Parts: sequence; C-alpha cells; structure tokens
Amino acid sequence: MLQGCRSVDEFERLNKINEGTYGVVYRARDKKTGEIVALKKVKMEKEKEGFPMTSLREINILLSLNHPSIVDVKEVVVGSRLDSIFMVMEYMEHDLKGVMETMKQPYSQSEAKCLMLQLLEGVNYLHHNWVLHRDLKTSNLLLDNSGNLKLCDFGLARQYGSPLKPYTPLVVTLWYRAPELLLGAKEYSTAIDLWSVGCIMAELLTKEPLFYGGDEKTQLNKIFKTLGTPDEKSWPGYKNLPGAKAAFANHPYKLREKFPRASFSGQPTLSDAGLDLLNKLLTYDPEERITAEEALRHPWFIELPLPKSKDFMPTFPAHNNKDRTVRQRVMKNPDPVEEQLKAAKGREPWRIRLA
Ligand SMILES: Nc1ncnc2c1ncn2[C@@H]1O[C@H](COP(=O)(O)OP(=O)(O)OP(=O)(O)O)[C@@H](O)[C@H]1O
Repeated sequence: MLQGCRSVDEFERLNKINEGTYGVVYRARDKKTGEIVALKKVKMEKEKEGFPMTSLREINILLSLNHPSIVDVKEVVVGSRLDSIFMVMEYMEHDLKGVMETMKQPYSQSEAKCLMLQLLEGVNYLHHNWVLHRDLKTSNLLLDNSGNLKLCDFGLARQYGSPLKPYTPLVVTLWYRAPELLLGAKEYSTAIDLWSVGCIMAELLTKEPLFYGGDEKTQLNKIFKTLGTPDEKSWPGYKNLPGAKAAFANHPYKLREKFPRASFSGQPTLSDAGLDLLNKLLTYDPEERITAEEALRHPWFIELPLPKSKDFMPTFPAHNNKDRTVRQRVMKNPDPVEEQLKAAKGREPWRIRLA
C-alpha cells in the first residue's frame, strides 16, 4: 500500500497545529509546489508490529471519499526511515471547538443553519457510502474563512455492511455519545452519528456542550435530566440494554426550557421547527432517530431566518503559526465543564480510548 509514496522530506514542517489521540497534526509546505497542507503523523507506539490498523483504516476510507464537506486527503507520505506515515490533507484554518472558544456570542440561527446543512451533507455522504464516523465532535469539524465546514478525523470511522455486526461500543467521545452506546448496546448504526449532530446543533446555538458528563453514568444522568428518563414506551427494547439495569431517577422532559421560543435574558431561542429537528436528532430509540437525509429536508432550514450564505459567515483571524492545543488551553472557560474535568482527577473522562 505504501509503495511509491513520496517521502515526508518533500514537505517543510512549519508548525504543530494540534495533537489528538491518534496523531500529531502539522502545518507544512509542499517544497515542490509551495502548497500549504496539513500533515497528520500517524502514531505508531500503540501497535506492536506494523502500522496501526486504526490509521490504515482511516487512510483507506479517507482516500476513497470525495465530498465538499469531507476534508480532502491528498496523499500518504512515508517518514525518512520508513517507520512512520503521514497523511497529507488540505489545510483548514480553524476547527469549530477552537472558534467557539474565541466567540463572545454563540452562532446565530442562520449561521447555525449554514453549518448544520454542511455537517448533515457530510454525514449523509458518509452514510450513503457505508461509513460511520463515530467520533463527531466540535474539534473534528474544520472551518475555513470562506464559510466551509469539513469533517475530519476518521480514526474511529468504520465501513459497515449489512447485516450489522457488533462493534466495540466504546468509541464515541462521551459528550457527544449516543445513549445506546452509553448503555452498552452490542449493535449500532448510523443513528449514533445523528445523536452527535444533535449535540453539536445545540452547542452551536448556546456555545456550551449540551451534555457534559465525566463518566458514563453522569453522562446518562445529564441526558435523562434534559430529555426525560427513557422507558419501554419512548424506547422499545430499552430495558434489555445492559446499562439499563442500573437504577436511574425518573426525570421529566425539559429540553424546551433550555431553548425557549422567546427570551428577554439573552438565552438562546429556538422556533418550534428548530426544536422539532433537535428532538428528532436526540430521539432515544435509534430506529426512530431522524436520518441525515431526512434532516436535510427538515422545515427548520426553509423557515426564516434562512441559512446564511457561506460568503457572509463570520471569519476568524488566522493563527497559522500557533499550536491549537496551547490556544485552546488559554481560551478555556472557567465554567461548570471545567469543574467537571477537575473532578475527574487527571483522567480524560470524555475520551474513550480504544484498547
Ligand atoms: N486538515 C486539517 N487542517 C487543519 N487542522 C487540522 C486538520 N486536520 C486536523 N486538524 C487539527 O488537528 C486536530 C486533531 O486532528 P484529528 O482530530 O484528526 O486527530 P486525532 O488524533 O484523531 O484527534 P482526536 O483526539 O480528535 O481523536 C483537529 O482538532 C484540528 O484542530
């Protein structure tokens, strides 16, 4: 697979952009063409021999995809000692997590609609190509200054076929993780990505993560406190899920309180159509949850205010020579989320690492 790949020496590394679980990402210049690209170094230490399977899977998937809402992987290059591999991707100035940390106000309804449409287009394309993303979150949504949004980080993406085979359930970052995964479902499907899209929609409108639990139980309790505790009526088969044996307090549905129709206190508002879409994305029963294709046709997108044109989306100063990890540390809000993290005593509770 790696035969005939160019060497990473053909790129000048300009600066480290960020470091995730599966690899370091650099901004780099192609020495031949002068093009600025993102180079993702694939982490090797987790695999005893050979290249890490997660990355080979990610590369194969990414090389085969082509959509305006999916980050373009241009090629794979090899390290000078052939002991490492790098993905060469189109460079995107920002990620949504970093951008939202610098914003004073959340996105407006029309801006949120513009971003949601692009996100749903990307997810719809993936699902039509039998790919689950499985790790959708704000740091995996890249933005440029032309209003484009693109999905990245397919470290956890998997191609799936029919009939569904069980996958490991511990895959989606906790805050965006679907309840069926939190409750230990053995089989799951595209619906897990739509749950994450629902969490992202709410976050676009409030600038705060919708459900921020430090462990599975807390995460489920946060969800239940807002959406009401599920039962056999709202989610047929719920009782049979391994995690549903635990005792959860009975909470009523309260999502409307978080998003009133009108507000005088500056609280984010949402029309009936907007709340309907959010409810359909955050539906407990995965079989009933809206699909990306259906969501793209939802009336929220055609009611006023209409989605903002990409040309008028807010832009953010370039931070070409900065490491986003450092920037994100500086910009972090001292808010309840932070308290939650402190309480988790040094673990990274929202990240579930694959064994
Ligand atoms: N093509 C790109 N252009 C610019 N920045 C990028 C690009 N790809 C990734 N990044 C930056 O690097 C960060 C980490 O990338 P990515 O999510 O692919 O790595 P990961 O190791 O799989 O991380 P994670 O911890 O999210 O699983 C992103 O949040 C983003 O800030």
